[in-house]
Amino acid sequence: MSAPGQKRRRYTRSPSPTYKLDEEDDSYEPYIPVAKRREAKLAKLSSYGASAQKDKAKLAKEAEEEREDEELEEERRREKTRKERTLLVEAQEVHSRKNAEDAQKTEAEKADEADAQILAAIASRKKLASDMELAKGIEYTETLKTTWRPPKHVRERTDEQNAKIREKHHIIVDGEDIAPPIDSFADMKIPVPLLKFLKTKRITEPTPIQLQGLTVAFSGRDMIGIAFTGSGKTLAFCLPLIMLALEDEVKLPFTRGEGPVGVILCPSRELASQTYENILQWTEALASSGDYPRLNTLLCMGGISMGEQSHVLNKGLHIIVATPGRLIDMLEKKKFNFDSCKYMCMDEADRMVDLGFEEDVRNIMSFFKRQRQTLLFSATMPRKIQDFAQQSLVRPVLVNVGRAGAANLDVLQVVEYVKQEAKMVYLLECLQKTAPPVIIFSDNKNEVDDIQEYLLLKGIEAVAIHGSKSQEERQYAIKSFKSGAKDVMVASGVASKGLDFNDIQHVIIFSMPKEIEDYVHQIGRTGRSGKTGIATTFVNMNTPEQTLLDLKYLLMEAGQKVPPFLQTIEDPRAAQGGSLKGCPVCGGLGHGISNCPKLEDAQRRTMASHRSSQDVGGGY
Ligand SMILES: Nc1ncnc2c1ncn2[C@@H]1O[C@H](COP(=O)(O)OP(=O)(O)OP(=O)(O)O)[C@@H](O)[C@H]1O
Repeated sequence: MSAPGQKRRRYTRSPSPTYKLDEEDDSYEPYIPVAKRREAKLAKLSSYGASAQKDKAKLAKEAEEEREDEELEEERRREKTRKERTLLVEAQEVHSRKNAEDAQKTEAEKADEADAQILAAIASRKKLASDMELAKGIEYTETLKTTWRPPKHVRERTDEQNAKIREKHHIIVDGEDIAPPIDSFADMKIPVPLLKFLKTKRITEPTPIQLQGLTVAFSGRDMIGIAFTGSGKTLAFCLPLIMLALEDEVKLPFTRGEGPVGVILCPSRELASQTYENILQWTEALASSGDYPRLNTLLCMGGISMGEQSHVLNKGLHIIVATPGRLIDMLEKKKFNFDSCKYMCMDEADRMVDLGFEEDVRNIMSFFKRQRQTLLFSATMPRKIQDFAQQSLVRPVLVNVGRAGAANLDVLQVVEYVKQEAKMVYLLECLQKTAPPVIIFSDNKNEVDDIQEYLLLKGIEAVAIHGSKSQEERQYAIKSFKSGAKDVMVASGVASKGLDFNDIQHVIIFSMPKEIEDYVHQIGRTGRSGKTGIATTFVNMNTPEQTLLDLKYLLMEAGQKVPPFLQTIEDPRAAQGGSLKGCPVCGGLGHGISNCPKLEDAQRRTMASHRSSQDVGGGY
């Protein structure tokens, strides 16, 4: 700010970078550079003569210092510029290096990066631990203590010897401090009456998932068990619970209101019934020997009256086999509690976590009061679920027989192109391929009914099962088909997953499911426990190309014949130089995560549930 009366110097910007002085400004002093001013000063001083010599020396010294300061300042400026330039150059270099790297990166690597990002987003979902555990910040860190020990000769085996046994049976394990594989039921210390019973069912030697899965489970470890359809997973997760319950009951018999020791969760009523029946047989074999106590098992699922099972609830309870919804209902009604429950297994675990049961599973977990052993089993277990589960289990052991999601090699897979309108007629022809029993799959409930009606009209003894049938109808269908009274069962995929029917000769897939995992489960109803079977699948122009591609790769992997119309289907990823790895979400080999039909379905479901919760006023 200028003082009053003082003429202000006003600068106006000229087009040139120099400043032009206003005409009226007469106090202007032209600018004289420092060096010039110094020279002038020196000249003036020197004119004062020798008397001024001292001052002159002083001024010269000051001038020298000023010059040094200026040099220093100049050096600083140069250094700053150099640094700025270096950073700029470095940034440019990094940028151009990255561009060059990106250019060098194959489409496959870029696709892998994109997949990893999507996977990371999915993995950031809540842990599988219960809401209550999460809320309380409880984390189980200890493995369940059990008294089971391998026999001495097994304990003395070296790691190399154990690795050899695993290799022989195509078992891949992951985890620390893993129990040794044991290839004899007797060496696993399974009670003799049970061994005798299993022998009557032609179960004499453990299958690969059993010889490693059982020892891991007996030693109390959390585990993820993956093995192909029909490979005996049910025994692998039921036997450890039976052994735990036996031990507890022998120590101190359970009385009314006590128990259960463990729970087995199944995604469908049919699967729950089947597992329950198995456990009943095995525990009955133990009790009827007179050497072991009787264990009580409760089947807890929708569609059956709990009154029928009140006799079980009136005694101590050892094992519960359940579907999630009814189990939660019973727990909430305090029909029993999980205060002493220490074992939880999820059969078809990927489905349980995937198909909207995730919240139910969390809810069930919130009823546990103590350390538990958690096991997940399935024939298909995409990496997404494995990663998700790994975070929720304690020091889990992964036991994997073959690629997760691979087809059972004991199934001969035939894929045929059949026009939509020709399917029914061709079905009759197809039924001639083998003797009964035969299962026909369609994912459409109306189609299931239509097929059954058509077959009945043609004089074929057929039953049907799907989600809209009553419990009685479903039970009747399964019972009459299992007993051999009916030759053909027409089923929707969901209703029959994991079901173990005797010696199915032929599986006909009338409409190819969109998700290849469903296909793997469906063809897996035949070729069980070491026997061979045939699966015939109808495809046509209604089948999405991506599904056909998944199918093509699956056939190739299993060494099956790939029909010409499938051979001609090109993988678009190959043309783009993209990654040909399987999808980590659904395990399909013909697409990446970004095209996963399962992910799309999951998103659709989430959006639908969002919409419906908004429709009803946004919940509480
Ligand atoms: N060690 C064994 N030796 C011979 N047969 C066995 C053995 N273990 C189980 N089985 C029989 O194999 C059949 C299939 O077993 P299970 O139902 O447990 O298969 P799974 O692996 O659960 O199949 P899915 O994935 O389709 O549910 C059953 O009938 C069972 O009795």
